[in-house]
Amino acid sequence: MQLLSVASEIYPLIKTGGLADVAGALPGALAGHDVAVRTLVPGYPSVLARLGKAKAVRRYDALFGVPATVLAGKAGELDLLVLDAPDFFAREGGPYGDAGGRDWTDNWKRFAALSRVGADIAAEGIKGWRPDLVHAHDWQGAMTAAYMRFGPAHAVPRVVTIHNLAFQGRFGADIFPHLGLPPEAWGVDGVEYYGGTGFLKAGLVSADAITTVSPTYADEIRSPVHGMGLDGLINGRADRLHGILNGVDTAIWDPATDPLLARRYSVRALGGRTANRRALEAHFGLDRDDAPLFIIVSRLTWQKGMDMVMGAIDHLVGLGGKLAVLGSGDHPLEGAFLAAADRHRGRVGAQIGYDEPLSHLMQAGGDAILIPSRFEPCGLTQLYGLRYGCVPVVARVGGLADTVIDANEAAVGAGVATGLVFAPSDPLALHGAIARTIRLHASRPDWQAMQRSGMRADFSWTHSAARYAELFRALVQEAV
Ligand SMILES: Nc1ncnc2c1ncn2[C@@H]1O[C@H](COP(=O)(O)OP(=O)(O)O[C@H]2O[C@H](CO)[C@@H](O)[C@H](O)[C@H]2O)[C@@H](O)[C@H]1O
Repeated sequence: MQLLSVASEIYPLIKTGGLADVAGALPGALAGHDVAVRTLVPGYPSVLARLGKAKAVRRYDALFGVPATVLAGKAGELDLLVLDAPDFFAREGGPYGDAGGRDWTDNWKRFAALSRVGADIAAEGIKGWRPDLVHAHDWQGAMTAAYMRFGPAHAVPRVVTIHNLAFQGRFGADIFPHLGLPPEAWGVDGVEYYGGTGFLKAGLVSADAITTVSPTYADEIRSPVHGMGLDGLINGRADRLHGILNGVDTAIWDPATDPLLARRYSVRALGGRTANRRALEAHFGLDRDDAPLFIIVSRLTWQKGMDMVMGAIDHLVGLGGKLAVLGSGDHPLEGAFLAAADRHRGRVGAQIGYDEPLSHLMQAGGDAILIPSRFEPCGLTQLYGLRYGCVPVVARVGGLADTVIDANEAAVGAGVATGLVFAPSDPLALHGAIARTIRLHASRPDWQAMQRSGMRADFSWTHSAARYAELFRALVQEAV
């Protein structure tokens, strides 16, 4: 089967979060299931720089008013179609906003353009290649499904995956006439959303199947608490909704082969973690000792419960713990973490920014990764933690609930615990979980048993890629 994936990020070319990891890993995982993936991505400078020999395969004189070319080429193993539209994508700053964190005001045009091109490729193919199915990711890719449904590619099956319902791509009603959709696309069954234009919403009503990245999140988004205004729509399409857990790209995340570590190690030789811990302590200016070392690798946002962590730092340090934080996001939180590091010299360290190599070292050197999310569609950092023997301490939401086995008495007794799970996602429960982690850490045999169980758990893509492939095949068959 030939599949066109439409994504606004793809690891290792451009990444702000977990979407990139998934878009980058799925093609390799699906190849074993006879699904050949080509991914359409925006031509950001970092993407163009790493694109090997590329061929122009489609041209637009005016795509939403700007000249654009689709380039076909490879970056490593990734088979890419790159939308080279310099007016939209050749900018300093991030993929969605400027260096100051402000969204680009023409985001609607940039991602409508990406989606439009996805639908054009689905309709007309490219140099004899034609997708049997299109898989669009998040609001930035979701309009592909709408352009397909209301255009010549309407018979091609399409799947939209929700990585995070909090980002919906909502714009004013005034952009609708510029989207190039027929008038009937405006309405509750189309792109109209609470009087404005909703990109994700349009994708969800236009897709043949909706997937999200864990079974629990698939249930949660059917309720008003987690549905973010879309629960009604999602409930109406529940028979088309699938929760498929993300996996770990084990070619990149494997402590036995990871070139970014101070020392490599495996489940049979956990002692190798110590060198990584020392490197981590040195990097963050933390005391060199064996006190429980918590890490955080995260966007610093409300979703991730980072404000709650701020309130728990004194407690964590008071109980003898240490904390290393790597992240970026809300400016007040960034400042607060830096101030906490100042206040607790040697016990708390913070680095603001994005640092892929450091994120690997942290998983290899930390004792526990703290993830107190208020909602978490899947979460990848707990999976990396499991694989690296960095015990996840997580809120019981979404994919966190689906992937970590809490160290209650029964689980510890049976030797199956892989982390600590707490509920609800509030400061009191977080305080309790931190104290419980520190107590458990003191019991070396139990702690190591937990590390080993986590490291042996299989969260590779094997199982989930099979589920995607099965779904894709069913949709293609349904379409003939
Ligand atoms: N400062 C930093 N430096 C280096 N690396 C950093 C970093 N901050 C974060 N990362 C990395 O970015 C990724 C974040 O993964 P998450 O699963 O937390 O995704 P995120 O919430 O972005 O995305 C959404 O999509 C993903 C994918 O489906 C879902 O798992 C998730 O629940 C959902 O919220 C991880 O690879 C992590 O190591």
